[in-house]
Amino acid sequence: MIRFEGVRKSFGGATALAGLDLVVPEGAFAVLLGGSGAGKSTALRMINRLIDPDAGRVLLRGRDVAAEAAPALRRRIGYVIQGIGLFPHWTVARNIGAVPRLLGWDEKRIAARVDELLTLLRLDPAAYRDRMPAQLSGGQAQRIGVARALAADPDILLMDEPFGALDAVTRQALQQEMARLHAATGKTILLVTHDVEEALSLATRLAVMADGRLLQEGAPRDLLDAPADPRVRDLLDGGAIGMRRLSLVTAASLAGPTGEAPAALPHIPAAATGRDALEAMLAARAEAVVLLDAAGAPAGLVALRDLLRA
Ligand SMILES: Nc1ncnc2c1ncn2[C@@H]1O[C@H](COP(=O)(O)OP(=O)(O)OP(=O)(O)O)[C@@H](O)[C@H]1O
Repeated sequence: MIRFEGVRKSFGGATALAGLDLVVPEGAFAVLLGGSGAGKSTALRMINRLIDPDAGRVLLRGRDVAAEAAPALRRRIGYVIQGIGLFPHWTVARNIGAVPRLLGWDEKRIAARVDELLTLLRLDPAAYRDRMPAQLSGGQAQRIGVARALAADPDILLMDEPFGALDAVTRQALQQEMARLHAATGKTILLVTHDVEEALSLATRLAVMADGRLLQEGAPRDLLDAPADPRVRDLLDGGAIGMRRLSLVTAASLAGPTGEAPAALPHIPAAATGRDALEAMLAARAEAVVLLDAAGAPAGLVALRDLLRA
């Protein structure tokens, strides 16, 4: 668990955090969302003591981070930033193994961990471990950044706009990868973004910030249904709230029985979202869509009116 208690920070005359109170539960994929200058990065960087508060405390698993020397603390905390900052003259393997080596792991254990992480990030170890960072695409470099952050099995993973520099397709692929990694590892992840779609697709807990304060925190669906502040509604984009709600539910959760569905209806996978169902209907000018299970068999039918239940 990460807890901010009355945290304040000013830079010169500018207030970055104006009394932040926030709790990130253990195992959450928490997303800090807010406009530019809201204080998100400042908050994140206090957890690994890249910035220290002027007042208030940051607790990690009940312990004030100020009580621990910053280098030791940082070895327990994975940190992923935009553009990642891999060491350019080190191979991928050496980059990933940096923290385990600092911790004194033996070379065999480090090599095994490097291969394990490359595999986890869906990169073939034989093809990638000896490459230099310049020989990687932006998306691959970002994956190596995530592998490096996870190398010493940290307690938590901090991610600051990690996918900001990537094209939309790579960005979406890495978002899916992170959701999978979170489910597989159960790690507490805190990610900073100003991208609402990214926040909603990843967050199990969503914290919206403005002017150095927390506006609202909760399950994404609760913020969409009951924004506590007009700024939360504006940020989540009032006009698109219905669409955003649709993208949070699976099409399967809205489906009724297939019945005698006309063969001409469009098909989508049952795991698709309600939003995918709507898009398929609009594209085909159809009033319903048939869901297919993993084996390709009809698994239900979603009609336009079913979308109103989302
Ligand atoms: N090192 C610094 N020196 C001076 N001012 C700073 C520093 N770091 C942050 N600030 C200021 O503190 C405020 C909050 O910045 P912060 O980077 O935390 O916001 P953010 O929500 O992460 O914004 P963005 O999405 O643009 O990165 C801003 O007004 C910023 O200019």
